[in-house]
Amino acid sequence: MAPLRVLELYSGIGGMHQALKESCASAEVVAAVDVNTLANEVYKHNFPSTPLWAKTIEGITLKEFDRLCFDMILMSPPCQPFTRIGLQGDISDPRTKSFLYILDILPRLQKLPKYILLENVKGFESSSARNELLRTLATCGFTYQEFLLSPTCLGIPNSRLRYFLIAKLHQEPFSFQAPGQILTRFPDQDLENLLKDKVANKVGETCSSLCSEEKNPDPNIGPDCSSKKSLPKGAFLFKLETIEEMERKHDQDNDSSIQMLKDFLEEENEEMSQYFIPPKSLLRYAFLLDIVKPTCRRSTCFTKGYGHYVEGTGSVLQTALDVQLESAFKHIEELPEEEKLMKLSMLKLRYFTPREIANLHGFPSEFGFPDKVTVKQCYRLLGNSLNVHVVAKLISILLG
Ligand SMILES: C[S@@+](CC[C@H](N)C(=O)[O-])C[C@H]1O[C@@H](n2cnc3c(N)ncnc32)[C@H](O)[C@@H]1O
Repeated sequence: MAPLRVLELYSGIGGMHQALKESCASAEVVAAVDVNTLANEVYKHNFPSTPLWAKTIEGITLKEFDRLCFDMILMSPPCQPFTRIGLQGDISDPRTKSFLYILDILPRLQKLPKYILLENVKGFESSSARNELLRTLATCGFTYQEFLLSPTCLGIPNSRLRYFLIAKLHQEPFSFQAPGQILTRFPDQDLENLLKDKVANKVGETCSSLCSEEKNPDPNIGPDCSSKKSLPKGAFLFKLETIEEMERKHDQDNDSSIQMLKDFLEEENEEMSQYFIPPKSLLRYAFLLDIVKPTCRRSTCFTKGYGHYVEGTGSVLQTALDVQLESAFKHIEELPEEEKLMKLSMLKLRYFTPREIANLHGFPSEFGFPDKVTVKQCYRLLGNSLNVHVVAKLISILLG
């Protein structure tokens, strides 16, 4: 059989392409489309033989789409219009225009694609854009299933809860299909849990134990006075951390179904010094940092602001393993700045390197960035990208 012809929209650095490769599907990307020059450079660096269209999606005509004669669309539309932290402009946000254009084009194509996979942020599931998408899919005769999944579902110690939709044309429903429901695990993950999810899982209020780390998008923010629970004996609470949060972290670190972070880390060497958190940021934001050790089995979602903004953009790594977090933080507020800094510096806190984030996102070691791309730009591009393993598995399910 001829390889599937795949159209990759909003291709960025090529997370979807990488996932397609990992899925071992017999497929070729016939066009990747993105407007971001830098992302396109990284894409070309890694997928040099793929036709890359450096233009806006809404600038592509119906004729041009028809000529591509694609069987599958992989797409990650911009997520800012749907993020919980943003203004949630939804379909009135200009950044949704290209997506609405795709929905307008789809029913008018000479030949409909057989398969569609879409990725977006949590929040998309309750948007008007999603309603438009479902309406269009129904009109065209697609069967679909929606998911909210985090890499933790695959034993990866990184939270990145994302909305996914897979759709296939004029075919039998998926064997696991749960109409009107959003699944929070992969269909092959233990049936009992899946059923539990289905009961708990009305559209818009999805929460499973595996994805519970995502209930509070920024785990370090929230007044602990709201909690009625008392602190377990000997436990240490950060200033801006709730007791529930602390317990959740403890549970995650003891969940042996999740790998330890150390499996994803680079070897410490002199070059790592560039990743150490500068003293000014340490003094200013120490209480807002999500600090993890190599033996931890969790990290928060790495966003595009990582390495630039400190708060809520991703975990930082404690590399001094013999220092207790408690000893660095206890009574720290009472200390003069100099001593405060001395105590915090003992922890040797550093940012995760772009390679380490790429590892957590499932990019293979041969995936790289051109030399001219700066560390901050790498963070930005990776923060916009996706977890390759999660998408690869969804592609396998879709084509399965
Ligand atoms: C969420 S990111 C997708 C990232 C991608 N999946 C990856 O692995 O890197 C959205 C991408 O859409 C691109 N984009 C946004 N609006 C666009 C438009 N109207 N036409 C083409 N590309 C667009 C952005 O440049 C960005 O790279």
